[in-house]
Amino acid sequence: MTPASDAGPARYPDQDGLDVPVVWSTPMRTRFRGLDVRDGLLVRGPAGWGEFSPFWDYGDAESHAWWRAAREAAVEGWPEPVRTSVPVNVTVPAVGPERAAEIVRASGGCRTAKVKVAERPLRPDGTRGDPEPVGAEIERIAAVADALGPGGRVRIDANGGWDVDDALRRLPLLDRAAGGLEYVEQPCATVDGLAAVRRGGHVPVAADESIRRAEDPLAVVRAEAADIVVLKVQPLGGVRACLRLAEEVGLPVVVSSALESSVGLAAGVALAAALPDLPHACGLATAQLLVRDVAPSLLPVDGAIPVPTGPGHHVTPDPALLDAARASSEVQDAWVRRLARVRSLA
Ligand SMILES: O=C(O)CCC(=O)c1ccccc1C(=O)O
Ligand SMILES: [Mg+2]
Repeated sequence: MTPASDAGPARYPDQDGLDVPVVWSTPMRTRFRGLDVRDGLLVRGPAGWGEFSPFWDYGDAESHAWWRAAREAAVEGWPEPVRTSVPVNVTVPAVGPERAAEIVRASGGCRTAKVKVAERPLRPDGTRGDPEPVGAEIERIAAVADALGPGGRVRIDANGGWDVDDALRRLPLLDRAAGGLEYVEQPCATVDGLAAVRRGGHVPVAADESIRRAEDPLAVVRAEAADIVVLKVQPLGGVRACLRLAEEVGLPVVVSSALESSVGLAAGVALAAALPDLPHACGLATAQLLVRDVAPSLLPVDGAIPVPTGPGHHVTPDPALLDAARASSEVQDAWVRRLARVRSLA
């Protein structure tokens, strides 16, 4: 397959006006969401570069929204930003306290940290181990709060890993360790669980999976189950789809990444930059979790990611970096086949 970066005269030859795709792959600096490697596919169109990178545990039907986001980026482009930078949180995986503090200190000045909790280690046989003891979570959160210093904000993300009783038992302890939590993201898996934690937990609740993996994202609103919604551009089908959803939901929005390369992160930055109100830091500082990137990484400066100033506010791959991050031919083929399957869905 000819990579788009040296494709020569054959520009945008396919049915959507897109160039041949390029596939990237990189090790993760720290294991995250059970992942040691992250990979994805980039396409170039008349509006710029777009990214298609659904996690491998997403089926073809669920991945179609991710494709719509890539096509929007490459073919239509994004709405004009209303701000020039986006405040972001540093993302702290389920690591020990010393490593957690190090990650905060190396964050590029972030004043907000998001700490992963309720992590169940993935066993070699694919099953999940027991959740981390609360003591380990307290130590990690306290180390993060200490590294941020006065005025820092700490939020936590349980990825639906607790039941309501776990959440109500652990939250007061974690709230105290943080010196006051900004919010807890997806404490339980279900909308009813979120609503119960919101009523009983004394900590604001943010909905993530209950929005991006739900048949009906507005169920959270009807159940008064969240104070904040987390929106991710790829799983929700693009920047415009997210802007419409934000309007319907009517709650404060936190834009967060799906661990994209900086080409994909630019779509999240475009959404965060176009939202009329942005009262909380966004979860877009995840380029620092990747060993390699396809362009100079979109990283925070003084705690905020500057909106890219190039054409369409896109990030364009750097040929040398792209070359160093290029996936093996097996992985390239797997992505090209996957994209063909997903595009064939209505
Ligand atoms: O929000 C952040 O700080 C980073 C992004 C993040 O946590 C994430 C990244 C990939 C998949 C799921 C999640 C999540 O929010 O649960
Ligand atoms: Mg989350």
